[in-house]
Amino acid sequence: MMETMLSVHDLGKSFKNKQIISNISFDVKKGEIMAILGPNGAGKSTTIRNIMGIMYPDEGTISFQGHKSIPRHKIGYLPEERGLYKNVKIMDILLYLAELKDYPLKKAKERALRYLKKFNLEGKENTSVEELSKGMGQKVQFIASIIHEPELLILDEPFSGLDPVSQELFKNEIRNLAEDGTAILLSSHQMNLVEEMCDRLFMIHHGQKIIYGNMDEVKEEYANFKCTIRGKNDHTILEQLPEVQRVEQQDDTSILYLTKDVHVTSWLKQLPDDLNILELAIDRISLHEIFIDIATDKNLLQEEGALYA
Ligand SMILES: Nc1ncnc2c1ncn2[C@@H]1O[C@H](COP(=O)(O)OP(=O)(O)OP(=O)(O)O)[C@@H](O)[C@H]1O
Repeated sequence: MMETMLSVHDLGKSFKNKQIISNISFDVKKGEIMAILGPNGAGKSTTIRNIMGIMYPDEGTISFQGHKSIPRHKIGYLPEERGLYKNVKIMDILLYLAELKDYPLKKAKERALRYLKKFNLEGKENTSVEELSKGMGQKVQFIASIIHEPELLILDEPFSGLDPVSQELFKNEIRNLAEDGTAILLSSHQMNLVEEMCDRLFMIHHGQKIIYGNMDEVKEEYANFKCTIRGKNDHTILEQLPEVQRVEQQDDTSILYLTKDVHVTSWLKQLPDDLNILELAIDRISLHEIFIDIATDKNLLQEEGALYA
């Protein structure tokens, strides 16, 4: 069992008598990347701000390595609202932030140079923050959040505003940090990245827990198979095939959403000989599709018996 770094238990918070989040409980373990997901306004940043002590919870407890007090120097935080002191040189700000966390300056300087190089900002240490583009500024702020080698790293939408190349850089760096033992809590709207890099996820909707589990469990539970067929076929015939929950058709492409317990090979074998198949693909529904289904309250993927956690 990996050590639990952060434990959130039954967290609840209201603003002006309006309940924003309730009964939020999850852990983040050493060396794992835990995603906190949910539609705009679901309560992700509120949860994170309570963990960071920027606001205080009305209910529940937050503990770090079993202790109620959160040691600031062991935590790194990339807030959703970006912004560094404008008129300051990059290296100065990184060293200043390291000093605030009692981190040795010599090591901080080495780390800063190494990370600036990694993020294609080599030679920019004397550039002032206001001269940077948005994405460059974000890279610097990311470096600021990890300069002191935190044991727990909280990243609120680290990928927003980054180009695809920089997204990959961030993704790989975040994975490296986890492999080196950092516990990471990450909020993001980029479902493909979350799917690729996160070990577990927690999804909030209307301030409540909807899903909590590891990526494989979540896929097993929610990501049914779908069969995409290209070819001219009659909607009603497809709909009557066994194990088909619903069919979406557009032009000559039909997507057959299959029931949760379908046995794929047997199902393929029983397809009628006269189906018109130019192409056929079997996939699992992506996290992106699961997210949209939940966020739009359609619950199309939810079958009888398949309970949301
Ligand atoms: N200081 C505040 N006062 C009143 N309401 C607030 C405050 N901060 C957040 N809220 C409300 O709490 C809810 C959750 O907001 P929060 O920022 O946590 O959502 P989020 O999941 O991070 O959304 P996004 O994906 O848009 O960043 C929203 O309805 C928001 O209007």
